[in-house]
Amino acid sequence: MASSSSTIYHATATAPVNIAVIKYWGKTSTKLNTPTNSSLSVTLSQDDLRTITTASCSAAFKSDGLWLNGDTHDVSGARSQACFAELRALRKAKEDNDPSLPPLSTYKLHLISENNFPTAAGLASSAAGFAAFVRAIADLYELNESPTELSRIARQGSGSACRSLFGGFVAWEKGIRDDGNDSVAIQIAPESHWSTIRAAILVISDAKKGVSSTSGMQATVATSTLFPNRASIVVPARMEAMKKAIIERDFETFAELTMADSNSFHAVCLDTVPPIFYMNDASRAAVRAVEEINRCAGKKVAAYTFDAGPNAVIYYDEENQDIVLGPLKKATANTPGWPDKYSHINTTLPEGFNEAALTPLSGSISRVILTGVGPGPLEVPKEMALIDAAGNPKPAP
Ligand SMILES: Nc1ncnc2c1ncn2[C@@H]1O[C@H](COP(=O)(O)OP(=O)(O)OP(=O)(O)O)[C@@H](O)[C@H]1O
Ligand SMILES: C[C@@](O)(CCOP(=O)(O)OP(=O)(O)O)CC(=O)O
Repeated sequence: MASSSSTIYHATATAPVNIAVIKYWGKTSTKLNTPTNSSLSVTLSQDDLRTITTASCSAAFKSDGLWLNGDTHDVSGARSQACFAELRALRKAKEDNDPSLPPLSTYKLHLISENNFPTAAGLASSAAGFAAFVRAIADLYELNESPTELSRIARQGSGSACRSLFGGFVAWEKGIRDDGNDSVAIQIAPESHWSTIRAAILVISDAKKGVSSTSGMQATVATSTLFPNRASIVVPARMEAMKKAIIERDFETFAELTMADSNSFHAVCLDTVPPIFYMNDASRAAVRAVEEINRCAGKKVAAYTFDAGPNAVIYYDEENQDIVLGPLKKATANTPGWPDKYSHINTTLPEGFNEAALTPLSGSISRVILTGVGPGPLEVPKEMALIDAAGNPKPAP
């Protein structure tokens, strides 16, 4: 393509949300955004939750900018700037090796992004958002770096974003180097390894959370006396056990570890001064419902986990769909989000099920999202770009 000063180069990528089963909570360096402990997550399907981002650049653009869900969004912060700088440096090295390449590293960037779910509401928007940010610019710059190498960059945007560079089951290894360069994500197993893993998300609130993850975890590291034991003893052992459970597709161990780690994370939040409460009464009602489902099944068929907000994510294996979703559907029957394909789910409670365990859940869920494990970022055809020919955001379809 012949280029002129008004040529707009662009690439578009989607990225998934991931929900950790071993939680990241605590930083060793706020500057490098390196964690106090390794973590492990399941990448969720982009059919239900995803970010789409078009990265564009042109000699005609005057400044870097991000449009998020139609509004301009500040990119002057250190996190976004670190991602821009790292990606430009990789592009510059490529251009230095091949002077015939257009000097995209010198052009300003316009990013246009849409999340198809609430932003900053404890649904991991920063994870999908920064993963799409990094993947789309890497595609625009035609970088050959591996997802693990790109995860090093996404980590600097938002820690959990490094895990959204992969599909399936993903570990973020905390690393030991002072420069943070080995604090990266690796794939433990692709989504095809255990494709029957499903997630029911009970949206309790999609309001912006009170204490951000960043400030919450800094307060925990500074004040919680339980925290050092979690970071240095409890989580390292759980990481190994969780990897084994995933490799062996051992749902019961996966569930035990997932619930224990969520509870440990919320315990160190409560142990923070002043205490941080992310779970609320409705969250605790979801815990009770899952405990009753498991008790009645005689084994662990469902596993709850909560991030820095009240929403419950309940993992289960498709083979136990009816025994897990039946009671949840009964408790949330009038809640949006139950598509027709789940109309066959029988809401008659099994013999011996304590119905009182479901009562507190009824009426406290605003939406149900039924999804499963899914792939990592995907490249999107040029014609689906979110920009018009002048480089401006297209109105949302
Ligand atoms: N599509 C996006 N592109 C770039 N940045 C995004 C995008 N979506 C979200 N972000 C960034 O992430 C921030 C929200 O992160 P925050 O950690 O507060 O919430 P969350 O990720 O939804 O919740 P949690 O991390 O607790 O699950 C936004 O203010 C924005 O800076
Ligand atoms: C509770 C968590 O969801 C915390 C996520 O924290 P962020 O990745 O949002 O934090 P920053 O690195 O400060 O942007 C647990 C997890 O995803 O592992």
